Amino acid sequence: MGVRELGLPERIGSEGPLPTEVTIWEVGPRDGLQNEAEIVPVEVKLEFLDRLAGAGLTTLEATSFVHPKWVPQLADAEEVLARLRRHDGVRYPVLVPNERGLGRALAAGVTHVAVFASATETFARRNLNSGLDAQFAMFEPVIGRAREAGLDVRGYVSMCFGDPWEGAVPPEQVVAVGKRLLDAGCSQLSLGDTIGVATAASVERVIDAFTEAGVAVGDLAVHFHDTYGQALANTLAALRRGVTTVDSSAGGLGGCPYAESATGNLATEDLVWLLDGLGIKHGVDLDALVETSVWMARQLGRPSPSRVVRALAG
Ligand SMILES: CC(=O)SCCNC(=O)CCNC(=O)[C@H](O)C(C)(C)COP(=O)(O)OP(=O)(O)OC[C@H]1O[C@@H](n2cnc3c(N)ncnc32)[C@H](O)[C@@H]1OP(=O)(O)O
Repeated sequence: MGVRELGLPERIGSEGPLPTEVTIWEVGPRDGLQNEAEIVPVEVKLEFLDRLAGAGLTTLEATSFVHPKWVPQLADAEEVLARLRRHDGVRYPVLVPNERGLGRALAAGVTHVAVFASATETFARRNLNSGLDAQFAMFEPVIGRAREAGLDVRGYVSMCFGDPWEGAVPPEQVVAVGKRLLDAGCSQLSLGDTIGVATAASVERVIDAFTEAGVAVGDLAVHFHDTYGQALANTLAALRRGVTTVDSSAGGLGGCPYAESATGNLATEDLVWLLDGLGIKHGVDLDALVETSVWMARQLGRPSPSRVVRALAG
């Protein structure tokens, strides 16, 4: 797929004010690891989570309560949560696709969950064994029951900026999926560029489509993959549109097992470098984080793809 096939912008690069503070939603322990072929021992996952909290990250997406056959790497979700050393002031959201997953998460004592919807038909089938419309029959009862149990629920929307099977994804289709999640009770939407094809222009276009449809920009987060080297440019575009929650993965780990060409997430270190340069508060100790990613890279047996990790620890 060429970038021009994803659509050309009506306008480019409008300047907005930057936020003073950003929440980094660290997805390394979940999104970062879910695609690893070799099973990472529970002890390593626990130390990873502990080190990330020690580095100042306050939102750590810990694992997923999905079907273990679909994501074998996260089949140890119960054990990870049972043995997790919880740090004060840190939240540990988990992914739940369905009622079975929510039941498991509730039994494990979670306080924050996330459902993950697809903006396209094909990915809903491949990732959820469902469909664009049918997926809501799975999510809506989950969101309702989670809210009744007092949990906070985030809604991911995957393939917001392009899909490997369907190509361009109309922004209104993305907005329709996102609004249904908000209407069902999600407190925040994370707009996923699952295969990393977004550009600053398409980020603006999708965020604008949400705000034009009456969604507050404060309810939006962004989730970029760095496949085409655009994740930081896309983040800056989102910040200028008023987004203040950014997903990233320590050391740039990551990828989705059900999305062809989904490579590493935006690296948290690269994000922190950008935010520091812009004078935006985030609360993360970069040295401690780089040390953590170098340690994790050793556990996985290959170097971190993060430019900042390589520059500082190289
Ligand atoms: C962009 C991203 O990164 S998203 C994250 C990465 N992708 C994922 O994690 C994929 C997650 N997808 C899935 O886990 C699956 O597609 C599901 C669970 C949503 C749907 O799978 P299906 O096979 O259609 O589930 P279905 O409801 O038919 O149940 C089949 C069996 O799985 C079991 N099951 C279903 N959900 C779960 C769950 N969350 N945990 C454990 N077991 C489960 C059922 O109990 C049933 O068991 P049985 O055969 O013994 O009765």
